[in-house]
Amino acid sequence: MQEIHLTYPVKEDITPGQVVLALGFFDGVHMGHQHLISVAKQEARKKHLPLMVMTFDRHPSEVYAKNNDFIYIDSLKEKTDKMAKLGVDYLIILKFTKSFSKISGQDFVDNVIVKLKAATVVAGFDYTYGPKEKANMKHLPEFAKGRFNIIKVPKQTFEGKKIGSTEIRKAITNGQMELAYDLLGHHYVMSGTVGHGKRNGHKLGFPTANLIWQDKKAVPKIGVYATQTKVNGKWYNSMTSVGYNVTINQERKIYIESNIFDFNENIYDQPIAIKWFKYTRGEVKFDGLDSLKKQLEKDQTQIKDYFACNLEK
Ligand SMILES: Cc1cc2nc3c(=O)[nH]c(=O)nc-3n(C[C@H](O)[C@H](O)[C@H](O)COP(=O)(O)O)c2cc1C
Ligand SMILES: Nc1ncnc2c1ncn2[C@@H]1O[C@H](COP(=O)(O)OP(=O)(O)O)[C@@H](O)[C@H]1O
Repeated sequence: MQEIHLTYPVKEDITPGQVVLALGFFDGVHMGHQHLISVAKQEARKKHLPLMVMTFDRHPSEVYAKNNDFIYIDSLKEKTDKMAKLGVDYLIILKFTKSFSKISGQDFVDNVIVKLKAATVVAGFDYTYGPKEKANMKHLPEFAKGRFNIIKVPKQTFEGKKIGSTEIRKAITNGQMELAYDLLGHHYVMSGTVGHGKRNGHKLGFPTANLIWQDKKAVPKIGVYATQTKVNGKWYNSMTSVGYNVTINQERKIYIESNIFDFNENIYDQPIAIKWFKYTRGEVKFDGLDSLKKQLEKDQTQIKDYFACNLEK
């Protein structure tokens, strides 16, 4: 897959010939996105054309709503990796600037879609490309003026509800990791490196790898989780706490830390990834380290049992 960063207006000749173009922001590359991309892939095969996906370098609401605290399911790197796995040939990452945010629907069609040489555009039923009253899927044929075909992908649902990035962000921040899994079609993952803590973990007999994560990623709600942690390319079962470490700490800072089962290595500053399976309990302020340690022993038994019974999910 070729990853191409562009700014508006798009220059011609990005690709040698025509493409099938899938449009969306695709945060999470969830089940709905995967379906849309498979529809686009089929069309590309049928037409013997490459499959191009276009997304933006940041979520439009960061610019429209001046929302600098926008929370993402995926970093750009995670999205790119998922797109490559889905068999996308070209991933266009268009810079979403203030001036770009003001263009009309017709400009978007003439100076983005047509310049990218789309033979067919594939987008979801609710895709917008400017002011939503006009720049929507209903009006796309008027702007297209017959220059490309349009495939509108209907709403995808799970148990009667829309599969959407907003719903998935909510599931993650509510600790509903199994729902997030059902909507994403894969487990939620957070990556980063291992930072230093206060060395209390070793004192407790439960050393924890403290995750330094990308601050724009969705953080599961405070509590304890059955997780898997990837170290040196290998996934280990683990238990992870998202919390303020209230028994030990005074500060109001969230820590994400994993005690990795059957593992004993120094991994400070190394990359790790955490795959989130299930919320098991909330954070408790214990009266001392002994009570915390007893609870950690119970957590370990409970979470080991969980993995023994749920090998794949
Ligand atoms: C599975 C798990 C559950 C935890 N639960 C709690 C808790 O309920 N209350 C709490 O104050 N700290 C909890 N902790 C955090 C510990 O306080 C923390 O791991 C310990 O202080 C080590 O910190 P350090 O990394 O700074 O050495 C938990 C940690 C883990 C790994
Ligand atoms: N089973 C394990 N799970 C997590 N970290 C481990 C494990 N075994 C050894 N370690 C190492 O120990 C460190 C954590 O020890 P801990 O006493 O909790 O220190 P800190 O307070 O610096 O996090 C980890 O960063 C890692 O390098």
